[in-house]
Amino acid sequence: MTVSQLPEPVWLADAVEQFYLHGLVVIPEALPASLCQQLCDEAQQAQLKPAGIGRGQDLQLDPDIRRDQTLWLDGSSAAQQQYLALMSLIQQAANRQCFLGLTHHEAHFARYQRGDFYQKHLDAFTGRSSRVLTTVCYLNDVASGGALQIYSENDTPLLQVQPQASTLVLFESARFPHEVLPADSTRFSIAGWFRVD
Ligand SMILES: O=C(O)CCC(=O)C(=O)O
Ligand SMILES: [Fe+2]
Repeated sequence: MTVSQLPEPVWLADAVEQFYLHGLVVIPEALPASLCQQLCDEAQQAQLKPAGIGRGQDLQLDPDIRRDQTLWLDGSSAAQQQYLALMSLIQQAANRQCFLGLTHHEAHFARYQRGDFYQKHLDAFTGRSSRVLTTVCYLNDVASGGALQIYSENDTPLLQVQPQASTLVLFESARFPHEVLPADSTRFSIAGWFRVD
């Protein structure tokens, strides 16, 4: 299957409608199993590096805040191209149905090993960041530990997502504080952000 032939997923319009209504949606089995497996194999073989806080010149390592290891997707494999093509379909649908004016998407592989976590944070601050919509896609099943805990705008626990291969979570980057609880076993994902710059 070439990238241009990627069919529009059956769940797309409904998921984007849920996102429009709630600012948050969890989509099980969003990826074909074979694509998820290829992405997981790539993540396992990739040279991941300790993730920082901030970007560019301001990038700082802070293992008290986050301990995941990451690598930015660059579209260098067919699997990455298919994943990014799916993100592009989501971008078009979100712009059509939610009038978000999203301009592009950036994403990285992430690995959390046993004991790794990411403390409660927001992915964007209203008016100060161009990250608008967060995407997290899990690449393997995680039986215990490593859940994504999402909080409401007034900081009460809202939803816990236990990673399952091919589950995709979309949420408003500046609206929902969230954290990754300490992993019991290795957890692979792709975290990404749609931006408006
Ligand atoms: O992997 C997850 O469940 C969330 C990761 C996250 O919050 C982030 O990378 O900003
Ligand atoms: Fe985050």
